[in-house]
Amino acid sequence: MNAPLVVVMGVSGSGKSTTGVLIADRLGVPFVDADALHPLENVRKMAAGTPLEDPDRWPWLALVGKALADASDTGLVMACSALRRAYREAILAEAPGVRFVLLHGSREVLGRRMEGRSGHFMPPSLLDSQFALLEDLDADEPGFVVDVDATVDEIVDEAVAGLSAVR
Ligand SMILES: Nc1ncnc2c1ncn2[C@@H]1O[C@H](COP(=O)(O)OP(=O)(O)O)[C@@H](O)[C@H]1O
Ligand SMILES: O=C(O)[C@H](O)[C@@H](O)[C@H](O)[C@H](O)COP(=O)(O)O
Repeated sequence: MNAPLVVVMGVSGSGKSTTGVLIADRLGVPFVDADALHPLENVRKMAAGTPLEDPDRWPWLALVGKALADASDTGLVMACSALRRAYREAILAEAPGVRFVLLHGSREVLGRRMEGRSGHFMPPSLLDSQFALLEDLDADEPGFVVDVDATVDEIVDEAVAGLSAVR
């Protein structure tokens, strides 16, 4: 069996970091948060309330894809927004075995969760731009959706079960 390469994706506040590290633990593989791979200018831009543009994203997505490709022997779970299909394709171009777990939640639920989160560079005011950019997984993309209006344990269970089914 190939080592699992997983991108836990979705808009800001959807729970990628919270669930991603637990999914990695259950799969017995390392976890990386793509937030840590952003160049400082990207973090500064978002922290100032300005959404990224695609030229800001491509070099970052290349780093995300490379980290996954470098982990093809050991496996890896990466938390990464991967909002548009083109971004997911950029990741897959580097690491073809990746499976995507799209964390889906309503604007209301995620807005509340972001308001309750502290110590993060991403302001809740950017949530609308994240939803505007999000393209749902198409049927021919490798992955599946998990609803996040649930407990963290339920979300992790569903993600791990889905990943065992597609592997
Ligand atoms: N299933 C959940 N139920 C309640 N709160 C959650 C859940 N998942 C995440 N949170 C909280 O929502 C906030 C956003 O989660 P986080 O993992 O930081 O999202 P992301 O990494 O996608 O931006 C955090 O404060 C986190 O503790
Ligand atoms: O493509 C983007 O617009 C950015 O990557 C953006 O999505 C950001 O990286 C995170 O989503 C913010 O961090 P959290 O998702 O952890 O809030």
